[in-house]
Amino acid sequence: MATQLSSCSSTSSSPSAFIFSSLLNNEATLFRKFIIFPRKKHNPSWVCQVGSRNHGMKHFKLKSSNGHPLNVVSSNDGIAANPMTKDQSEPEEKIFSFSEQENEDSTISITVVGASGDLAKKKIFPALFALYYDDYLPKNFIVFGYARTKMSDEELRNVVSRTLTCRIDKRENCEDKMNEFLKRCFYHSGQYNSEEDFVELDNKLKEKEAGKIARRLFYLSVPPNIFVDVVRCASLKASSGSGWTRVIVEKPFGRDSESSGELTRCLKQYLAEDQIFRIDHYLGKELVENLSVLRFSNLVFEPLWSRNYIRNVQIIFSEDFGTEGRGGYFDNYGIIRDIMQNHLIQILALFAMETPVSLDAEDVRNEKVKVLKSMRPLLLEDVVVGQYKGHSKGGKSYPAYTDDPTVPNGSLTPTFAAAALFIDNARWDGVPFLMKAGKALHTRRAEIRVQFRHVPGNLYKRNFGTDLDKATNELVLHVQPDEAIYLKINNKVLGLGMRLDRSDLNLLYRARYPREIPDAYERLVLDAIEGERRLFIRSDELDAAWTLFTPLLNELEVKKIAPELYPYGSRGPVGAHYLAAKHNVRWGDLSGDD
Ligand SMILES: NC(=O)C1=CN([C@@H]2O[C@H](COP(=O)(O)OP(=O)(O)OC[C@H]3O[C@@H](n4cnc5c(N)ncnc54)[C@H](OP(=O)(O)O)[C@@H]3O)[C@@H](O)[C@H]2O)C=CC1
Ligand SMILES: O=C1O[C@H](COP(=O)(O)O)[C@@H](O)[C@H](O)[C@H]1O
Repeated sequence: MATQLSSCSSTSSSPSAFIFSSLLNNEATLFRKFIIFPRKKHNPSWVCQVGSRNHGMKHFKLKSSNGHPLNVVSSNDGIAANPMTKDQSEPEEKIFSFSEQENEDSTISITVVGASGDLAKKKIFPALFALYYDDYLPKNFIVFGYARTKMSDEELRNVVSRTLTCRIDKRENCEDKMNEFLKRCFYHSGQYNSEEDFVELDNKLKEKEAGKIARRLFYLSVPPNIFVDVVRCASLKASSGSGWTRVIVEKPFGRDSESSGELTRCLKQYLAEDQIFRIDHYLGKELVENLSVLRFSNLVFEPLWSRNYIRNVQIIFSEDFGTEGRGGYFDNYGIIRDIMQNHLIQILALFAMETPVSLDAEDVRNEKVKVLKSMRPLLLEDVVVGQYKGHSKGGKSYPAYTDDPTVPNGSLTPTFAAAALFIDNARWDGVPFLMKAGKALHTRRAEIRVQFRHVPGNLYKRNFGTDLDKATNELVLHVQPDEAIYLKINNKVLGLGMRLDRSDLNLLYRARYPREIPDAYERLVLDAIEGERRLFIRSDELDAAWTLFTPLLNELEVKKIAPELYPYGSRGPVGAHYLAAKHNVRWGDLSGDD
C-alpha cells in the first residue's frame, strides 16, 4: 500500500490556542443558526435578530450555500421568457456573513499548502481570485502559498497570474483586479513536517494580520501521506490565537475503512471535527446543489421520489481522457476509490435521503448518513470492472492504461467500474441504483438519470408498440458539461393523426442563465470561510461510505479480479450492459435518444 499516514500516536494533545479557536468555530456555527435571510440587493436596509453575544454584528448579509432564501432566486414570474432578461443575467447579490465591524476588526488568512502543485494552480488560486473578483471575500484577507519549492512572493504571483486567466480574464477590469489580488498573495517555503518552518509561517501571517482577529484557513493541497504532518505543524505552530482555524482536506481520505479511520483519528488529535472540512468537489457543483432544490421545492417531483414511482436511478461519470500524468496516484486507488466511493456515493446519498429537518449542515448530513447506513452490502456479482487498452483511430493512437510509465506492468487497477446498489429502507426497497464511472471513454459527462415506472394501464400503449420502456418518463440532471435538467415526456405529434413522440422539457442552463457557472471550488472555499459545513463530508459519512466499499475492494484485490479490457475512447466494457440487464435496467446514456 503506497499510502502511509505519518504516525500520529507519539505526539502531544491539542494546544490550548487550538481549543480556543475551536470554541470560536462553534460559536460561529451558533450565530449562523440565528441569522435571518437578507432582502434583495436593491433594498439595502438589513434587519438582524441575532442575540447580543456578538455586539459588533449590527447588520450583515448571509452568504453560503445554505444562505440563499428562496426569494433571492430569480423566477420567471412576471418576467418574459427571454433568457437575456437583465434580472436573470445579473450575478447574484453579494451576501456576506460578516458584519461591517467584523470586516474591519478581523482578517482571513488562507494558506494553500502544496501551492506549487497541480490542484493549487488549476483550481484553488483561480477559485480564490474569482471570489475576490466577485467581491465575495471580506475586506481584509491574505493568501499564503506554502510548499517546499523555493519561490519568492513575486515568483508565486507570476505562477498564479498565469493560471488566473483560465476563469475570468475576459471580464471587465480583470487586470486591475488581478493586480490587487496578487498584492495580497505571499509565499513561504518550508517542509511539511517542520514545526520551525510553520513557526516562521506563523510569524509572517501575524505580520500581515497586523493585530486583527485572525481567521485562518489551511487548504491541504498535498498528497495524503503528508496530511497529518501538516495538520500537526499547523495546529501546534500556526493556528490562530484570536479567531478560528479551519483546515480543508483534499481527498483521498484513506483507501479503505482502516486507513480512513486512522487518518480521522490522527487529524482529530489536532483538530475538532468542526474544524475539518473534507472536500468533495462534486458537492460544490451547481447541478448537484440543485438536486435537493428540484426535489424538495417542486410538488411535481417530491411525491414521486420513492419506489412507488421510480424504477431505477443511474449516476454516471465518464471522462474522455485517461490517467495522463496521474497514473502513479491512480494506480494505488482505482476508479472505485477515485470516483465512486466519494463523488458518486455522495450524490446517491443526497438523492435518496429523507427530508431533513432543515437545511442546517447537521440535519442534512444526518439524513445522508442514514442512507449510507441502509445500503445493502455490495456484492462482487453486482460489480463490473474494466481497464482501458490502447486503440488506434483515424491515424491517431491512444495509449493503454498500462502504457503509462508510472503504472506497474500488469496492473489490475480498474479504470472503469459499474455497480448495482440497493438501499434497504422503506422508501427505496428494490430500486436499483446503478453507478458507472470510467476514464478514457467516448465522452466526458456526469449525470443523474431517474427512470420512472410505466403508466399503469396506459391508454396509449398500442402507440408505443411492444417496447413500453420507450414510454417511461426520465428525469436527467446533466451535471456537466452543458449543465441542464430535462424531463423526457410523451406527447402527441402535431397533426390530425395520433402518433406519439418523446420530447424533452429542457432547462438548459446556458440558455436560461447566460453567465458563467461558478466553479465548485469557489462555492466550497467560500463555504469553508463562512463555516458552512453542509457540503463537506462528516466523519461518520466517510466511515459509512468506506464500510460499503471496503469489503468489495478487498475481494477484488484478494481474488485478483482481472478487469475487462475496453478500447480507449469506447463506451466501456460490455459487462456493464449485462449488469444493467440483470436488474432490468437500460443505461439511459446509451439509449441514443439524448
Ligand atoms: N490535481 C487534481 O486534479 C486533484 C487533486 N486532488 C487531491 O489534491 C491534493 C493535491 O493534488 P495535486 O496538486 O495534484 O498534487 P501534486 O502531486 O501536484 O502535489 C502538490 C504539492 O505537494 C508536494 N508534494 C508532491 N509529492 C510530494 C511528496 N511525495 N512528498 C512531499 N511533498 C510532495 C509538491 O510540492 P513541493 O515539492 O513544492 O513541496 C507538490 O507541488 C492531493 O491530495 C490530490 O489527491 C483531488 C482532486 C483532483
Ligand atoms: O476527484 C477527481 O475528479 C476529477 C474529475 O473532476 P471534474 O470536476 O473535472 O469532473 C477526476 O479527473 C480525478 O481523477 C478525480 O481524482
